Amino acid sequence: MAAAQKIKRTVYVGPFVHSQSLQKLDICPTGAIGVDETGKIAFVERDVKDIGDVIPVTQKHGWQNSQIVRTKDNGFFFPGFIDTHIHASQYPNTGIFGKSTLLDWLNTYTFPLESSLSDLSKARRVYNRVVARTLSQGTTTAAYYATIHVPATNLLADICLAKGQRAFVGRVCMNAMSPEYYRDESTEAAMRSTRECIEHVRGIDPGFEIVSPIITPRFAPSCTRECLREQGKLHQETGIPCQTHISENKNEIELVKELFPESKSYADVYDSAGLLTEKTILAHAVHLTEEEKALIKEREAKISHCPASNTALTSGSARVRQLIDQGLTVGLGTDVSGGFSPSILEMVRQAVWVSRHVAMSDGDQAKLSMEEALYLATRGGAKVVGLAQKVGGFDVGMHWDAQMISLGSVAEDGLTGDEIHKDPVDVWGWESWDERVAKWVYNGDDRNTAAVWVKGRLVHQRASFRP
Ligand SMILES: O=c1[nH]c(=O)c2nc[nH]c2[nH]1
Ligand SMILES: [Zn+2]
Repeated sequence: MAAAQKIKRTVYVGPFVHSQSLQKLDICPTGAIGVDETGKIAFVERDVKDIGDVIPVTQKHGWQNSQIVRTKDNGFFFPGFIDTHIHASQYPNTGIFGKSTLLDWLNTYTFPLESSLSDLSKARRVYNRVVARTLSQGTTTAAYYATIHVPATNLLADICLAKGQRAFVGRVCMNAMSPEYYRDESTEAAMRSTRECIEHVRGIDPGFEIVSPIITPRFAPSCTRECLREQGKLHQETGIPCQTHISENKNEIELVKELFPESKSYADVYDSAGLLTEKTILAHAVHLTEEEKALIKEREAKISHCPASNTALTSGSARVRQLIDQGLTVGLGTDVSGGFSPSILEMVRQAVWVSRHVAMSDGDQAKLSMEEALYLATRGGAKVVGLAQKVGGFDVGMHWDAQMISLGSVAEDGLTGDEIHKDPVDVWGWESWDERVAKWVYNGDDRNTAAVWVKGRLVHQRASFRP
């Protein structure tokens, strides 16, 4: 299990890039980051120009016997990505949505698949794959929805812990407006199952250090008032975080109005159930009213922006720049399988694209910059999942949740080492550091993710890479 693994004191030598603020990337071309046996960053040095500078750094910190890991191929260290909204159970449907929109998509594609994960051997195959795949894309933290099934949800938590991915694992609560074959029988049954999953995680990771439970009412239409209230009570009593969907699609919003006529708004449905707090992650938030935004801000609830999903299901274009400017806390979510990709790097691009489409109608102030989208993917996401003090950047005291990005890799070019060294600067290496990061953001994929660490533990490496 992850917690039992021994971590060697390590100095990560090479360029590093992380967000200093929403607008500003800190790019250090000559870095050395010391990570101690607990997986925490002990020091950050910024002037290690070549290998000869490493020994004085290790001596300065009394770290002579530490392991050294260096970047290659014009690469750099970057914080691990944080996926603030992903349905692990929907992974086999990634890319399948046709021309559907939310409510028919749920019935046509999603509920049948989720229901099939009552088969634990299928759940094992799916969950092993989704955790391995997201790690390979640099996702070090994920807020997962599983299904209504207790054994399969517990298995997802086990797999995250065994593979070392930081995760919030939610058993989906749904006792209304869902098919007979896939729903909780009653509020009591839903709460019992939710508690069982919480206790399971407490058993495998008592401090919720790597894996945490998360209370997961699917969305307002799939829960009765009573069920929402009971989950709100549990959320408030235990302090366990909560995740749900909000204001994704106009028909969904109309449905919420019909189902909860006494509520002032969609956000108010959650608020009056005690589900809108600083530990709540609200996915989508595409069509929020000004009143709802003010309420969410007042409650300090967080927003997961899911640009690929919102485009795929033609839900709408979230005004993400406006949400940020109005003081809301935003991270990025793949929302697999409404979203067609499990990659947060892809969501960085998609967030930028959606904001540019908004800008084409609303004006240039709607644009999100690449630097801002990278912030949402890391420090923003960390705030959304309540881990801003631990992950999302390379500050002393933070955990080493990181990825090594490798560019211009020989294997991927299909060239031999000799061939590439004859012409080493043709494609990579001539550009400024800002440009290099942009080339990665707009052209990169998992082939550039050479290695990934969570809390100092190596949790993924490309076959061709040995640290
Ligand atoms: O994008 C979404 N995916 C889902 O599975 C879901 N359920 C309710 N609302 C949802 N939205
Ligand atoms: Zn979702």
